[in-house]
Amino acid sequence: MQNNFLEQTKKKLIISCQALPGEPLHSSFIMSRMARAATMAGAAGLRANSVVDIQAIQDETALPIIGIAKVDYDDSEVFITPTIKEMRAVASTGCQVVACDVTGRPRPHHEELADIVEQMRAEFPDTLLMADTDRLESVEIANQLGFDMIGTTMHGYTPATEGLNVADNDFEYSKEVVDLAKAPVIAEGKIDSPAKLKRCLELGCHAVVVGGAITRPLQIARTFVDVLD
Ligand SMILES: CC(=O)N[C@H](C=O)[C@@H](O)[C@H](O)[C@H](O)COP(=O)(O)O
Repeated sequence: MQNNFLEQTKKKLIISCQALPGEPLHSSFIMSRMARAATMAGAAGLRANSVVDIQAIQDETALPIIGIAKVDYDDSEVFITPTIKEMRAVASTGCQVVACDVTGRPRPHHEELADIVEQMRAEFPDTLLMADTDRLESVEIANQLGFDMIGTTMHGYTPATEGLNVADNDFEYSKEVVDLAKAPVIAEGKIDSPAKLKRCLELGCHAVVVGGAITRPLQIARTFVDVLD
């Protein structure tokens, strides 16, 4: 398999189609229709959570996919594709990219990220690996382990980055990531306007993932309700 994900998504929009259990749109069928809308709108790629959602989306569209599996374990705070088991399952769908948490936090069952990367390279040599990082120290880890893409996904979502937003100070953090990263940077996390998407690309990001601002109607509706008295 030739993996052209980076060529296909260069300076483009990737739309994340995710709804967890408990969210109003939690359904692989609905995520496949979100993917249809994303495709019709001109997105260059998709991001999706869980093997069943990825498969439903693959039946709907040929767009390349960043696949993840969000799973909660009792012994770790890491929840984005945390162990080799989820990494293998997601890669087995044939999606072009598997993304996982790279925040330096301990993984479930004491699994080591370096071992997971080594194993994935051996078993899935054509699958690209994306690091979902939260801060510059995590970007260094992603550099050392040779990740193919580095995302800002977890910035603001870990204890070390609580309260931060990638858009703070005109995307100052994203600029630092672009300077430090040895792989293409994917801007991701709370990018909620076309202007922010454009700014991330101007600053040197390879592509931008937008999720909730497009595919989470509960989140979108709240922004309207919240301005009411
Ligand atoms: C922190 C975390 O769990 N992020 C998840 C990662 O896959 C998703 O819930 C986000 O929707 C995705 O990163 C896109 O971001 P936004 O929806 O803000 O555009």
